[in-house]
Amino acid sequence: MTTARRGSFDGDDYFMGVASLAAQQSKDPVTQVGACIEKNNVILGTGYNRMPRNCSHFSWGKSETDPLKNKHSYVCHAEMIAICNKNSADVKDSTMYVTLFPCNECAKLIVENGIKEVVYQSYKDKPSTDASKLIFDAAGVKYR
Ligand SMILES: O=c1ccn([C@H]2C[C@H](O)[C@@H](COP(=O)(O)O)O2)c(=O)[nH]1
Ligand SMILES: [Zn+2]
Repeated sequence: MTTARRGSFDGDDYFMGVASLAAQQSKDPVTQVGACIEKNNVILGTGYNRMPRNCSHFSWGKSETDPLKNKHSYVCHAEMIAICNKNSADVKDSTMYVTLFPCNECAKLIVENGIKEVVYQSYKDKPSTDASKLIFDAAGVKYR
């Protein structure tokens, strides 16, 4: 016999939980980021920061002098993967849950894809995140 479980569905907890679970798949030894795109309580796509397809053997090193030996030249951000992985549904007017506040490059992708809200778990203060805020503010994307 099953027992009915009470309690209202907390979408924020659930979708951020999915984003956190996605982050756990990242092979980046320093920073693991997960993202989950949701619309009308349906998950449209998830992603985590990873190397591009067929490049999984690339190094996670961060050379200060050689950009070709720096992961930042290659890694796909979690937000980008979530957008690329989305199912056939339109992400316009959706919400993205992400474990780390998006960088300016991801902010551009979010705006260009019509995502209307970003819910984030943690924040690293950088010039790129200042730029993200300017982009979101100008484009009317809410973040919390
Ligand atoms: O919006 C973002 C910003 C960063 N990431 C990923 C990309 C990298 O794998 C790490 C950042 O590495 P650090 O060593 O902390 O500089 O985070 C992302 O997925 N989305
Ligand atoms: Zn990014």
